[in-house]
Amino acid sequence: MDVTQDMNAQKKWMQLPRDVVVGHGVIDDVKNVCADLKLADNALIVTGKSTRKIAGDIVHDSLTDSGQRVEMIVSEAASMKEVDRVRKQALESGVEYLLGVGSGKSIDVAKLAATEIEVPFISVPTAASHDGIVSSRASIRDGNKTASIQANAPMAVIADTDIIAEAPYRLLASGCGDIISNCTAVLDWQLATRLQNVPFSEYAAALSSMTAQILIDSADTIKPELESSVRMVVKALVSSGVAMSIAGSSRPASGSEHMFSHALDKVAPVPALHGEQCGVGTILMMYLHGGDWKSIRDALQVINAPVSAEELGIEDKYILEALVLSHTIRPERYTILGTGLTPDAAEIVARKTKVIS
Ligand SMILES: NC(=O)C1=CN([C@@H]2O[C@H](COP(=O)(O)OP(=O)(O)OC[C@H]3O[C@@H](n4cnc5c(N)ncnc54)[C@H](OP(=O)(O)O)[C@@H]3O)[C@@H](O)[C@H]2O)C=CC1
Ligand SMILES: O=C(CO)COP(=O)(O)O
Ligand SMILES: [Zn+2]
Repeated sequence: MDVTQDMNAQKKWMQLPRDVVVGHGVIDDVKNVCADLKLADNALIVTGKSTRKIAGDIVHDSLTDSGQRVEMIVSEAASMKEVDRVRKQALESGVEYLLGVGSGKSIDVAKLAATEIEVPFISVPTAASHDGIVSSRASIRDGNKTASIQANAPMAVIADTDIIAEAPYRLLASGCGDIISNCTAVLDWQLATRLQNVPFSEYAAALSSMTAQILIDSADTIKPELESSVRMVVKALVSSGVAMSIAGSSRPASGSEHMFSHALDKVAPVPALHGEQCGVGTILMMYLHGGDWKSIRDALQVINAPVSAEELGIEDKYILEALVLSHTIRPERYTILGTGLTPDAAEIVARKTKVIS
């Protein structure tokens, strides 16, 4: 390897949000963040059916009052069709930037559309349900497959703790499950590095594990309708997102437990929330790693997040089907699942961890 090749091999490009604004009433700061980022006119807001009334209209009116031209699109699904619809409207209107105002679906649609037309994107979550609110990935359904697609990270994240505290508590508990899942994601990453020499970042892994541990240690402070709980979860989601940006992949926050959740999305007639499934997946995968799965279960229980099939609202047979399918979800990502669980092994894991009874 010559010197130029060596320097290129070492090149690293991390994309992080420039402004992260978290606190009570910060939705009123959207216009100030736009001013800071020199985004002066012509915005397109992507929002959801319920979240439009909760935050979409507020952002629309605030930007309009500050003299901007603003359009709004209500999107009901995180699908390629919706991304195309948003992209088309954005191009026709010549928008300067996009905002995703709402839950994971609206944020992902706006994030990918903005990436495709190369305009800035601002994330305004109304719930702290997973780390997609800050990450450079978008989960988008195309036909009957959902792909996790690399996208540009948001230029800014504006998380109003007042609005998020009013969201159904289930969404916040789901965000906690997504953070706690970093525990097994990092173990899987370390394993893959030992067995397959995959690129590993000590900094990303340390940040990701530490974030999960802080949340586990503070599980008893996570309560409904408390802005202090929301602040803690949002900060942890931001840290997880930053860990993924440092790694340049979702490895620090997505391992075998996420593969289990993605498998459940495929097989369960009515899947639970992403973070809820990842939390239960973390119990199962920590058992497979030979780690302290009981403390993961305890923390989730204290938070009031689901720890069993019954609490997920998913029949036992789909849990077992998903467990057997999990290793096929992302074959290039080596995890503790290796070449997969046999049906009888899956049943033993699920019973021993009390995920099924
Ligand atoms: N990009 C990434 O890295 C990641 C992306 N994802 C993706 O994100 C999506 C899941 O996101 P998630 O947020 O869990 O769930 P959803 O996007 O499905 O939202 C759940 C529901 O909560 C509603 N809601 C949100 N905020 C509030 C509020 N403040 N008050 C009342 N209702 C509210 C939403 O309303 P409304 O109908 O208005 O939206 C929606 O009906 C999936 O598509 C998943 O694949 C998951 C993990 C990571
Ligand atoms: O959900 C994520 C991290 O929490 C993103 O991971 P995926 O790459 O599995 O979509
Ligand atoms: Zn996740």
